[in-house]
Amino acid sequence: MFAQLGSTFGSLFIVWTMFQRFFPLHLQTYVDKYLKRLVKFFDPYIQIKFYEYSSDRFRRSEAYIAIENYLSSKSTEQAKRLKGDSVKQGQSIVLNMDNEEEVLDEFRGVKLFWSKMEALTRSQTISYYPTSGKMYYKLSFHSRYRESVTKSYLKYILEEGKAIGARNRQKKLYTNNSNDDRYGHSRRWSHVVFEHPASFDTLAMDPKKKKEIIDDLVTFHQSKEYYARIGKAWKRGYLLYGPPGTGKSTMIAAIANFLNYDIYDLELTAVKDNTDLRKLLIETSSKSIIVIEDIDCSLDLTGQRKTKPKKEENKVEVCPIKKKADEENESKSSKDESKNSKVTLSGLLNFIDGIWSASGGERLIIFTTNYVEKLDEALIRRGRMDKHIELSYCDFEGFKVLAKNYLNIDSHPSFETIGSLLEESNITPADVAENLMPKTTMGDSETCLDNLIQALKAAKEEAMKKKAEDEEKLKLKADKGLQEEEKLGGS
Ligand SMILES: Nc1ncnc2c1ncn2[C@@H]1O[C@H](COP(=O)(O)OP(=O)(O)OP(=O)(O)O)[C@@H](O)[C@H]1O
Repeated sequence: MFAQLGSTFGSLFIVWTMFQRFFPLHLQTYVDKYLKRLVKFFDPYIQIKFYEYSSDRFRRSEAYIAIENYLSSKSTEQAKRLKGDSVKQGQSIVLNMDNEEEVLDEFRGVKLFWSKMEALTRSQTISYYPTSGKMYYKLSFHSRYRESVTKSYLKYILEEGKAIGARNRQKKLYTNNSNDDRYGHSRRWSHVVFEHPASFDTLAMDPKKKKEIIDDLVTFHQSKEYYARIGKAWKRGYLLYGPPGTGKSTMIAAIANFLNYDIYDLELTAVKDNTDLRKLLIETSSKSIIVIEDIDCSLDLTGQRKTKPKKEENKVEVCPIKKKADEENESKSSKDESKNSKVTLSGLLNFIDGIWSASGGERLIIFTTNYVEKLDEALIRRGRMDKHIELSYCDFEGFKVLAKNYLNIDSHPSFETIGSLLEESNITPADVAENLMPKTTMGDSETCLDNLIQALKAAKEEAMKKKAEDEEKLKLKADKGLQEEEKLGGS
């Protein structure tokens, strides 16, 4: 009889949760209070809540995200009010139940009731029409299935939800902000969908070096158990160095596409202090690349925060990730200049080594610099930056990749001339790419290759002029030294 009564009250309560939104808030609170008491007394139903944010408020709960993914198809079939979101380059729309909707699931003959709810914050309870609070999914089921649900069903939906999430996954490019959102949730990262087309196929660099990097990435990606066995955090550090326009940012994009990882573009000059840095790191998800570009400009080795100097005016086309980040950061740095805050070298080293980088695992940390010689040994020693990759001026192999990318050609009579000119001049892949890009819709390969030959000749001339100037300077220095020696000898 008690079970029957409980079941009736339980059903009544479920019906109430569905319709309570049609009543004024003070009535909702009143009915809720007494109905809950009755239900508690007789109710054979068990409830489990899954909040969107864990108690630390730093991260969206993995369980919540998995449940959201899992319930998506059921919501599409059952819920009357849905929310839509596009995934995978905007090619498809995923639907999810709206707040206060309910869907039914069945697992091995057990009926499970899911509802999406919003817990009102204190300040919002005075309003009749609340706007937004703490979101959660609520699962209700009969107590006789407690074991089956807690032991098997929850495990099942977590796995299913994660698999669905992986299938729908869009890569994201995150940039750091300094403030929390208006509900006090930490929103230190904001993101856009990452759709850069770079790949290792389109990257101009020595094929042997390229293969070595790809092999390293594959090994890392497949080494979860290995890292667990040796007791190390599942992370790997890459240092990319070389002159501007040699493809450092492009390589990061190619790595993200290759591994299907998100990118966290960390602008150190917008980080308040070491604590802020740790918080930012905690919020990064696994399967991600944490990038600090131009590390030499971001951190002073005495530990003071630096304001990034404006980049030299450069004729190269800037990689889109970098351009966006640069634009955002320039405005951020100017806003932050007044703040009295700093990230220190030791804070950064802790960030790389510490337990913070272990939470979640599967992370690449990439630093880029144009001036590797300026960096502190401690920062780039193996173990921290496991792989040092030099990106350099364009050679013939690199040129062939770019000719294929931009002109779709594998050979041409001009290739020989270009090959020998490349050996005699220092020209970046960005400059080569710029010349190979047709300037008008009528532009043909012939014109582009001619443009490149002219640019290479100019670069060669400049290189020769510089060499002559350097030699002259050296000679002058040597003569001066000789004169001084003679003077000293005379006296
Ligand atoms: N190795 C390369 N392979 C293919 N394209 C390249 C390469 N290097 C440069 N490019 C082209 O030049 C543009 C600028 O390159 P990128 O921003 O990757 O250089 P960078 O080394 O990161 O420069 P900086 O040091 O100024 O940040 C890219 O958008 C790309 O079109």
